[in-house]
Amino acid sequence: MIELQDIGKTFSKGAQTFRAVQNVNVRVDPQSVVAFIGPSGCGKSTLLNMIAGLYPPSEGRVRYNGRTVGDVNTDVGYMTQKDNLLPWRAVLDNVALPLELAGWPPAKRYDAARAMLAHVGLDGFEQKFSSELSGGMRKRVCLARMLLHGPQVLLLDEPFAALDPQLRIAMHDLLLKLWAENRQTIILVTHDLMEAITLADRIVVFSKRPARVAFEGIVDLPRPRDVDSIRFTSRFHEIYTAFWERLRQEYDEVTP
Ligand SMILES: Nc1ncnc2c1ncn2[C@@H]1O[C@H](COP(=O)(O)OP(=O)(O)OP(=O)(O)O)[C@@H](O)[C@H]1O
Repeated sequence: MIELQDIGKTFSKGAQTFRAVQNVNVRVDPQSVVAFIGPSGCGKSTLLNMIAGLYPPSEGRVRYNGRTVGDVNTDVGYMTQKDNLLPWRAVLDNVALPLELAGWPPAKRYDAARAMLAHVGLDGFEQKFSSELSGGMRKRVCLARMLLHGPQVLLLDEPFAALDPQLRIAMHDLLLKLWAENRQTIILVTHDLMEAITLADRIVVFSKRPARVAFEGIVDLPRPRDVDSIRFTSRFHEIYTAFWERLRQEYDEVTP
């Protein structure tokens, strides 16, 4: 269970300070998928960074399984907006990096990395470099690298934003399958309402900066979900329309 309790975050630059996040309270149940949606720059990545324990909140606290997060949370796998693949390393060495840093011997870490690459559909790409891969393949490499140490929580910061719609749907399919196998707790930051409804159990919408929870709602679509058909169901359409109405009001306030 992840709990954001009265979270505030203020950044300072020189003599100036500004508030990125204010009074955020969110609960994420174990094994659930929660999407964060909000205007650009409102503070969503800042929230993920605090959940990962990369820096502390200025106010309030992040609780993980009943403990206050005070340091980097090693149960968390974090896929940042940029893929951060090392261009001078082949795919296999990129994926195996976390295990290398953890001191695993080469044979063991390469076996694990190969198996994970096959799992995300990249069998045969082990010796390629990131410059030789498509955007979707790079995202798969990042997923494989993140999943390799078996994190119980996945923080995904706009993971598929740069992909074309077909690739994005293929990645949704992969993520749904991976979740069905492992049931991690997932927090997904996205600007794409269709993506949020396809993947999430609950959607939390944030206000413009400083990020506050504007509203939240349940996505009561049954699982397992089939990406090819789910978007065309009447329930999907109803959920989309309900969220879109509220989102439009929220975004209207943002747009001058
Ligand atoms: N470490 C930092 N130091 C100073 N300011 C920061 C830092 N991290 C984020 N900010 C600022 O906090 C605000 C919120 O940034 P954040 O990246 O969390 O927004 P976001 O909602 O994820 O945006 P987007 O949807 O565009 O990715 C921005 O104005 C950003 O410049």
